[in-house]
Amino acid sequence: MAERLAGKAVADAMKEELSQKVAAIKAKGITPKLGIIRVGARPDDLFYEGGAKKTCDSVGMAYQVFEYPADIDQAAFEQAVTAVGANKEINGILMFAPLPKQLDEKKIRNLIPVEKDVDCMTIGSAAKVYTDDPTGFPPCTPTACMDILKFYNIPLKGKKAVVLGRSQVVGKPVAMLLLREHATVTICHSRTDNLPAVCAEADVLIAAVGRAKMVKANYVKPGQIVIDVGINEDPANPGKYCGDVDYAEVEPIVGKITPVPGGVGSVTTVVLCKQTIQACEMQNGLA
Ligand SMILES: Nc1nc(=O)c2c([nH]1)NC[C@@H]1CN(c3ccc(C(=O)N[C@@H](CCC(=O)O)C(=O)O)cc3)C=[N+]21
Repeated sequence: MAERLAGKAVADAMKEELSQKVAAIKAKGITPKLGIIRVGARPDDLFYEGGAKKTCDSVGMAYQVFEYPADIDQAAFEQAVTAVGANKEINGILMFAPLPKQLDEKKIRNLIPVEKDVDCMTIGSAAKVYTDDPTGFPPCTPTACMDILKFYNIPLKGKKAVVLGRSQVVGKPVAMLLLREHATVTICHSRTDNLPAVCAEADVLIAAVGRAKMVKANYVKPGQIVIDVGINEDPANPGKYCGDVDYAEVEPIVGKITPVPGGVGSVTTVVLCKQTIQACEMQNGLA
């Protein structure tokens, strides 16, 4: 039976630390503030927004939601994002993606000032992540994976880390963060030859393909650490969601595993706040 790497313990410890940090910043007359840009009202976005607001409240940060109609046009939305970016009170920006298809998302993403880009929406942030520049924020989910590994003292130096998935928002950036910690990193995906065998060689497996319960018993080995990034609708339980890992099949084999829900996803909003606080410190010459 595997050790369950619960996100809650990680989130609680981080929130404790962030609360103290926010109090110290407030003592200087500054309140860190997150700006949330939302177009329309997708359930996914609203769910994450609810979590982000709750986390902001619990660490004493401020937030403001900038909401726009689902049919907003390109010119109006460009103007809106530029204005939020220029707003001196806002230290970090979360813009929900994907944007509705009438909008040129690539262009709009890059209107967010890099120093406020706490979820790595811009090319500028990506460049910093890929060049190990610590002033660039990686997306919140890969950072959450790293924070979980760190909290549970899982060694990475010299270890074989396999990242299953190559997305811009998880697979690629988490590979860079694992490299920083001196892991030996393999990125694989749905078209990799002998995919289960490649995954089974990992000391640490990061499952980020976005396919419900794709990681089965033949993808893992005894003692392995499994970090499940997936948030998929559970085909077996309508209305519930599940990870990329078939937990029931994999958990009896591996050494340690994150659950879904209650794993990586439960740490992401805390990372969002952590990175906004860091942004606030940098913008005010406090870090
Ligand atoms: N730019 C951008 N960045 C995002 O990170 C982003 C986005 N746009 N658009 C919407 C999606 C949705 N999303 C979720 C994150 C966590 C859970 C989640 O379930 N978290 C907890 C549950 C938390 C709770 O129960 O309150 C868990 O997995 O245990 C769900 C959804 C991020 N998104």
